[in-house]
Amino acid sequence: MADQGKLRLGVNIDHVATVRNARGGTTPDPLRAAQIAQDAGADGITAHLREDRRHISDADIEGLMDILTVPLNFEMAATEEMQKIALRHKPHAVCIVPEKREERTTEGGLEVAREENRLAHFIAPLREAGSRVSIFIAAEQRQIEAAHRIGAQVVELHSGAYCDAYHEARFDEADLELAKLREMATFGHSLGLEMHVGHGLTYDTVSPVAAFPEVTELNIGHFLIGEAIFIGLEPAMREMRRLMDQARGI
Ligand SMILES: CC(=O)[C@@H](O)[C@H](O)COP(=O)(O)O
Ligand SMILES: NCC(=O)COP(=O)(O)O
Repeated sequence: MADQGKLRLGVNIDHVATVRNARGGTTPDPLRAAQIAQDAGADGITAHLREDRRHISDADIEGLMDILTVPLNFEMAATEEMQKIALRHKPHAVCIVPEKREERTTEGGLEVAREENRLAHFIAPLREAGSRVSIFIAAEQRQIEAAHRIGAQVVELHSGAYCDAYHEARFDEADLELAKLREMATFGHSLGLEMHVGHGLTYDTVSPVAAFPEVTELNIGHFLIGEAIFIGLEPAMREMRRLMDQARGI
């Protein structure tokens, strides 16, 4: 099981499947990436089964459930189809994320405040099945309060706005987005929620987020898989782990 003391690194393997699906074949195999990440010390594996299956497939999820000895964080939209799949597999964790077919990547967070009643009923069976329920939201107080009210155990703050601003040299905006993440990590923790952060994190943006004392898990994928093309997944993870530990003074 993952070490509960340190800041956990969840490795998202979605974009290994993106490369595989580019040719419609079987390689590179996301399960091989998951095994390498697990052997390299990943505290968890994250995989997003999108409605359009643009990257992770149903078979990938089946395979991950068979091979993983670290927790699987199953990302999914709040649909009946995905609920059935999650209840069949009963992964360690489910993370409810917004999805639009036309989007290139996950834009924004789940609008929990707009559909509290539906989402409360949607996540109840998932919790009862033993999966830890996380909600992927923007760093907004009203979304965190709504996530808490519907019974989510975890909130994952969307760090895309911070990371995009940083990498587009909009540094004042990046500072503002980082301040929002910091403030909402503290606020969510004060409600008793477990606080995670993910989306767009890179070597350049991870350290200030890793330094947030209330955050217990970072989910990182696209950047790590990109780095793996050049230096391999294990070395890429090792550097990310070094930066995370350095940020925590370890
Ligand atoms: C929810 C999240 O931020 C990531 O898991 C992201 O979904 C990666 O997949 P996409 O790039 O397809 O959105
Ligand atoms: N929930 C965020 C995640 O799993 C990874 O996001 P990214 O690093 O692929 O952008």
